[in-house]
Amino acid sequence: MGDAGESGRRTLFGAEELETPAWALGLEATAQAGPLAVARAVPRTVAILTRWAWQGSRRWTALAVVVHLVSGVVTAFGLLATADVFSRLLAEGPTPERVVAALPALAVVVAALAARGLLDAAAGAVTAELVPRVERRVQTDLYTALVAVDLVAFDDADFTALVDRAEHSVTRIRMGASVVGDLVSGSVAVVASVVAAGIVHPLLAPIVLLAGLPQAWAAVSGVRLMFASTLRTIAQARRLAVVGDLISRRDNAAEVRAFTVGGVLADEHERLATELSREGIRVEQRRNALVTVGRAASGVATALGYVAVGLLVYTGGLALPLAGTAVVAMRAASSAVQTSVFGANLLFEAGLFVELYTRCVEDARSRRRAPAGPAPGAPEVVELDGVTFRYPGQEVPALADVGLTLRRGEVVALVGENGSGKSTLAKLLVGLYLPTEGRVRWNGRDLRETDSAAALEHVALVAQAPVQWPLRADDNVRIGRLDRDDPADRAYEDALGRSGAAEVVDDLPRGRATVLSRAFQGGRDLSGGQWQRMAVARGLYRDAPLVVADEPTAALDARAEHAVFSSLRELSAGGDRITVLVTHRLANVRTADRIVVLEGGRITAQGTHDELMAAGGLYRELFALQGRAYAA
Ligand SMILES: Nc1ncnc2c1ncn2[C@@H]1O[C@H](COP(=O)(O)OP(=O)(O)OP(=O)(O)O)[C@@H](O)[C@H]1O
Repeated sequence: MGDAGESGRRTLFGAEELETPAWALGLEATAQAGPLAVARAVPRTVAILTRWAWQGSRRWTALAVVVHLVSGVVTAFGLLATADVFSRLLAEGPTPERVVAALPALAVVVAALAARGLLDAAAGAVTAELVPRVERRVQTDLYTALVAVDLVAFDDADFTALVDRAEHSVTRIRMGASVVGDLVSGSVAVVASVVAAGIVHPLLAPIVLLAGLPQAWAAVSGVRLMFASTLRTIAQARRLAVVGDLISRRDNAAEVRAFTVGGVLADEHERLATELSREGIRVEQRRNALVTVGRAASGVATALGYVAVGLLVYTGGLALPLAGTAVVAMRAASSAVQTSVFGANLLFEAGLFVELYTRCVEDARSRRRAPAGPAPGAPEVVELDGVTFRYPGQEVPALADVGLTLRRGEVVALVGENGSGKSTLAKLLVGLYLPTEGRVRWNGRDLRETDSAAALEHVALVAQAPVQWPLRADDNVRIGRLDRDDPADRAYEDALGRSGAAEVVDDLPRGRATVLSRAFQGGRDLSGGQWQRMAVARGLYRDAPLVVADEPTAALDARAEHAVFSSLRELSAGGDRITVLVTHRLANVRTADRIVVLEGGRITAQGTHDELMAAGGLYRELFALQGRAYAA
């Protein structure tokens, strides 16, 4: 909880929680790079976007390159022909002859205009085909990298913030991709008009080019300001989204009302939004001022260009007919420079988001489990040896120096008070987390050296907060093992029956075909306990040799709880599984083969119920407390 704000009002998030992630600081340096770096950045972005487009569709990319280059060349031709028309019209001699002499050039101008129109239409069509392909590729790469990321990365706030920003970058990248073509044809036109001006008089070429520079500088500086501000406000923007979610999401709606904190949240939203909009306004004003200065400077430079033309004519350095050509070239150059500056500006901006996105994809790829050795067999013996585990950025380990051996056929219960490390231990046993120190071995093989996805094929996990899959009811169960061969739905029905989910599905309006989500038309939500029954059914349907159930009955009524524990016991009775139960319902662990007691991340006792009761300690204390509560 934060502190009292300036107004004396309580704020939910304090400044100390608004740390900028380390990767954002690195990107800030890129955004502040000098003009040379900027000049390099735009072609690099063009190259990256073109590569992505090429990977998306070679045919359309090749077509886009051709259309835009031809468009640039046609513009250049049109420009040179216009200049020619002027030279001939303003040349010496009788007017009718001058007009006739100008006709061929005029025909080229008309043809160039017509061709430009057609090419613009073609460019629009090609861009419409290409840009969504680039976007699709960018999204696919991001999500392909993300699904392979090691679970522990999601406990690292730096990483999740980067992912959040990368998801937002996709739109900016799409915008960048849509102007690459315009920049290419604009650049060809700039070159053409500079060359045309240079042919008229060598002095005019640099003048034409220099006139565009202030605008380019202003545009780029504006983007820098904007990007630096985006990076600076990442933490605030995330807070704003979090508060927005608290207000708008259905899951939170009841509690927000019950605790009557709607007003506090709305105030907090306003406070954060005001801070952000203040920053936004400041940046936009500065950007606007820069653009105005840039435009004014470009205007002055253009005026100087006209003065130079006048002086050249006055001093006899330029023939009068050529002065007309010079003016045409300068006007064309100015419009081409403007188009190019606009494109380059968007691409410079897109380039920063490309960098952010690329960083995220690279980071995600580096957070994959290193490809390890071959797939492990079904676990017969699971051993933890000196296992210590620290969550990212945490000093105190969640588990410290844990040693434990589980054997096939055993039912082992993990018990302990809240935060003692049970769920963390459950995730380490199955290889979802790798220990910071020590080893987890299956059949003597270190999980660090095995293929983690292959290991998880042998695991059925009923998580503490299971996913409420927004799928049909039957798919909610079958997603436990989609490729399972299940003739006549026998395994499916069995899992439903054992978990108590059969009656849940039977009561649904469209039975097993009902979609379990309010987000879809005709969808239905379930109660907490009903969801939990579905989660247990999913775990049972997975039919794996290592079953880990983390509080599988916390939300269940007494009858359902009894049914679930009986099923789990029945399943392990065959002797070919290892079953690990995490639970606070100590009455249900009495029959476990072994009970492991965790305190503050360490195993402090283990044994059968009778052994632990005889030994005294935390287990007996907790058991007695629960017993008294039931007896009362
Ligand atoms: N993602 C995380 N990042 C940092 N610390 C965490 C994270 N998840 C858990 N912890 C901390 O690790 C410790 C062990 O947590 P764990 O969830 O394993 O406890 P538990 O015994 O399962 O608790 P409970 O009975 O409440 O479910 C706790 O101190 C907890 O605060």
